[in-house]
Amino acid sequence: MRHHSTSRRDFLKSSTGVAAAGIAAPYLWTSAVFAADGPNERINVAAIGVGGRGSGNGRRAAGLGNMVACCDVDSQHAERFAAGIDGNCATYTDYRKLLDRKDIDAVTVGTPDHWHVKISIDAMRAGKDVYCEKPLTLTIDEGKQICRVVKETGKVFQVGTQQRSENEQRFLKAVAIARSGRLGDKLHALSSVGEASSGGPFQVTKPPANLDWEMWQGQAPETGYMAERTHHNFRWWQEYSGGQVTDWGVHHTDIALWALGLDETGPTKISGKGTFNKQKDCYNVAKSFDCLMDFEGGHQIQLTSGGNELVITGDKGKIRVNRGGLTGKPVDEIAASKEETDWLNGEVEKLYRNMRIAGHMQNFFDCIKSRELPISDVYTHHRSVSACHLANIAMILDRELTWDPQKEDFVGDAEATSMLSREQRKPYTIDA
Ligand SMILES: NC(=O)C1=CN([C@@H]2O[C@H](COP(=O)(O)OP(=O)(O)OC[C@H]3O[C@@H](n4cnc5c(N)ncnc54)[C@H](OP(=O)(O)O)[C@@H]3O)[C@@H](O)[C@H]2O)C=CC1
Ligand SMILES: O=C1CO[C@H](CO)[C@@H](O)[C@@H]1O
Repeated sequence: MRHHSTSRRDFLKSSTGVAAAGIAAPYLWTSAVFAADGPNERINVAAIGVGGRGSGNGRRAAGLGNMVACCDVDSQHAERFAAGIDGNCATYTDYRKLLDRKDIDAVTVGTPDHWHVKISIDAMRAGKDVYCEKPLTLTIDEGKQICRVVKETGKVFQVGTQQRSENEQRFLKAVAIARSGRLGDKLHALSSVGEASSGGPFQVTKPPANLDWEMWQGQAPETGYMAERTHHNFRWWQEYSGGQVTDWGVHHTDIALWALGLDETGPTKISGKGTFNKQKDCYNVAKSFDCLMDFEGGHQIQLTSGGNELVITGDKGKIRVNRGGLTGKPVDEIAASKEETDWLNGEVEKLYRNMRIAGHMQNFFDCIKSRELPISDVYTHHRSVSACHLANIAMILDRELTWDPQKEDFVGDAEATSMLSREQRKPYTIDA
């Protein structure tokens, strides 16, 4: 059952009707979006946060649209990205100035995690469709907020959980096999990812002249500059990230929830153990961890550090999947039969809702035109990243937690409930 997705698609269809009747539907699309793909009619896109992943996303988007602007709080990153783009790509260090431009139809967001939701909400409210990197949120409350704004604005929103589209459809095939019942009814998904880095204590130094450190920190608690907080390393600090539990964890947990048919709900019990360095000025996310989540219907998802794969086991079979392979007896049996192979390919097409499977960024651009829900939509991603946040909260509190997935709140645990949100530094608070 995909209640959110269906109602969202219906909403978009009815919005199309509104536009056809000539009634104003602010922010739904621009004229460029409906145009053919000729060089002068491609939509205008911009990239916000152009470090490692953000530059890759920006280059992919530049192959499908006109990359007219980029923004990074590190001016050298923005200049380096712009220099690699054919044509005029303006550079900004404050994303709000970029969003003021009316000629930009869509943006990619590749900043550290603590900036994802604020920039994405501001972008949608400025009329842009958004492709934002995973893990989409820093807290479960941020997830509720961004879901509201996607609904309110009708913007197309793709989350960068690209395992849903790429890696030769291995994850799609794994999901289709598990959802078919072939592995059994009560499934256990073991989601393994690497350990987090450890390090510190680090020294406070003067920020480099090319970096706007105040803006970099955004909603996070104000602190002196440490090089080890920036350039990829933000993911080892709880102030900016959930560590490996959300960084890599959300990729496999997203696939696990989809495979087990739980992508519109959440666990009911969560427990786990993690190792944390509590010394000041050190990387402080869980280094190693092992968490168990119980779901209605007897399904379980275990999120653990060590290795990198998703193993789905039921009483009738077991499969393993990661970016490099999909293995297991059920996979071999399907490969040995043309009929079964055709069946699986058909299931994959249905799972991808009969959209063309041609890359995750391509899916975003296709949905900008069709106004369909992209394959990694905000609603299912909110559930995936919430499961990872819940695992972190159970480990930090070091006790088993009971969760009501409908109300999206803990049962009888005010301390855990207080961790659904964080205090946000002004003026970077999120209002939605
Ligand atoms: N889907 C996937 O396969 C992958 C996804 N990711 C995701 O991409 C995101 C970025 O990760 P990664 O590329 O490794 O990180 P990087 O640190 O390499 O890149 C982030 C960039 O954003 C800049 N930045 C920080 N705050 C702002 C702001 N307010 N406005 C504009 N720019 C800002 C950073 O500056 P500075 O360099 O000074 O920190 C940096 O240039 C993360 O959310 C991560 O989870 C990452 C890798 C792969
Ligand atoms: O897929 C991924 C590859 O590794 C990165 C970390 O280095 C992750 O952030 C990312 O999501």
